[in-house]
Amino acid sequence: MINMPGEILKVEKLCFKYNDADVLKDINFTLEVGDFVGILGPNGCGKTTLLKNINRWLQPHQGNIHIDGSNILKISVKDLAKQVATVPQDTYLDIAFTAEQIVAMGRNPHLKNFESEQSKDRAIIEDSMKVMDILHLKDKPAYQLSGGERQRVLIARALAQQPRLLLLDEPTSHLDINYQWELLELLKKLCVEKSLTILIVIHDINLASMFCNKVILLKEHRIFKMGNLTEVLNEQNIREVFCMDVQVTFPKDSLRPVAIFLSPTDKNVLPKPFKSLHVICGGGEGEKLLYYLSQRGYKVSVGVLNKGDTDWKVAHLLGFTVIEEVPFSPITEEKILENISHINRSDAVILANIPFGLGNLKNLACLKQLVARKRVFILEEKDIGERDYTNGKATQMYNEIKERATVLKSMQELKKII
Ligand SMILES: Nc1ncnc2c1ncn2[C@@H]1O[C@H](COP(=O)(O)OP(=O)(O)OP(=O)(O)O)[C@@H](O)[C@H]1O
Repeated sequence: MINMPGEILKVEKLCFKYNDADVLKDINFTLEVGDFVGILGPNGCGKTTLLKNINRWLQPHQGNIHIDGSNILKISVKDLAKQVATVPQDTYLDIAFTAEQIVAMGRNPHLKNFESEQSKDRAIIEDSMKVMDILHLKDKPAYQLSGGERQRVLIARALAQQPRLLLLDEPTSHLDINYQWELLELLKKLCVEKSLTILIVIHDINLASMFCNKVILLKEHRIFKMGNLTEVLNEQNIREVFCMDVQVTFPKDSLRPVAIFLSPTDKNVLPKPFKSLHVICGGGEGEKLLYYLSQRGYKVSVGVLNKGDTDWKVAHLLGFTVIEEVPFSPITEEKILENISHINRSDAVILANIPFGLGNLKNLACLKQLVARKRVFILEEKDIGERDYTNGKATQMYNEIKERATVLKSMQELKKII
């Protein structure tokens, strides 16, 4: 078998059955070094089974799988484990071990029989734990870890294995949006900087679009489409595979499709009173609101947000326009002017139920300037007094804005209008 330069994985005519049921039919694809490829498809279409064939937990009924030119059935399990690591869907961990001991197991393929870890191995284990932000959990027994913590331990174990190909089966399922983003960003970095190749089962189309360079769309146990994002993630393919109506848009200057799922209610019944909205949010308080506006198909701008903020991540994920400031910095005049220009262009503004500190007070000042000539909605789930960390400056401005705005006390109330 001659492998092409840069090719790390070749799957040829792969077929797999459980008993007599076909689960994978005629699967053919290749991965290049540094690829970050998402596998998407409905439940039960064979995504996990495909990964289990590649890491040899299962054996194909027909076809071949080559890693770096070698047939995986012809190399030892240990040698395969030096090349391929897996983060399984199931986060079960042996309760007898601590988090650190589990991560250390990632070094086993690199050790001789009965050899103990050397200082180089210890450094790799520590580094993997640091990267996954679990150093503080190192002495915790597995049974005391939360679902998300267990998932991060398993990823750290796979990183400690230092594989060339990393298989991940829904690794973000237990993680909150921040950890999801950080994990995928880290994996992307490893692809670019360390030539790691990643094959990841992922259900969130927009997360896949944000981080993968290619996707494989499975339907009824076959590859329905494989290719770059724009080739695969279009409205027709998503409709055919998931039986869901979506609207696919492209955020400004981006070739990454963003899918907005349209429920029958969103499509027909509730008319949208506005076309475009500007949202002032931050710190994760805008997350539910942003997802809702996306589902309803609004054109949304958001700002000013510091890069890395939870709402910044969600807004990017949803393909919204974001007016952004460097992390942990006060908002500059330049960004305020940009924000004002977006507010002026939008049909209405929504002020989310956010806390105010000196860092984001300028967002409020900017809204105060515009409230006389703009339709403003305030989502007020908590009294301003409870979220004012500015010695009353925010409360004063907020109350002035409130006099001219429509106040909505909950998301339910907001949904009746917007
Ligand atoms: N051990 C098994 N024995 C028999 N059938 C199995 C076994 N494991 C999985 N299957 C079946 O094989 C099919 C594919 O399962 P697989 O787990 O690969 O799907 P998937 O696409 O990863 O699904 P999901 O999105 O729900 O995780 C399903 O119909 C499943 O019921």
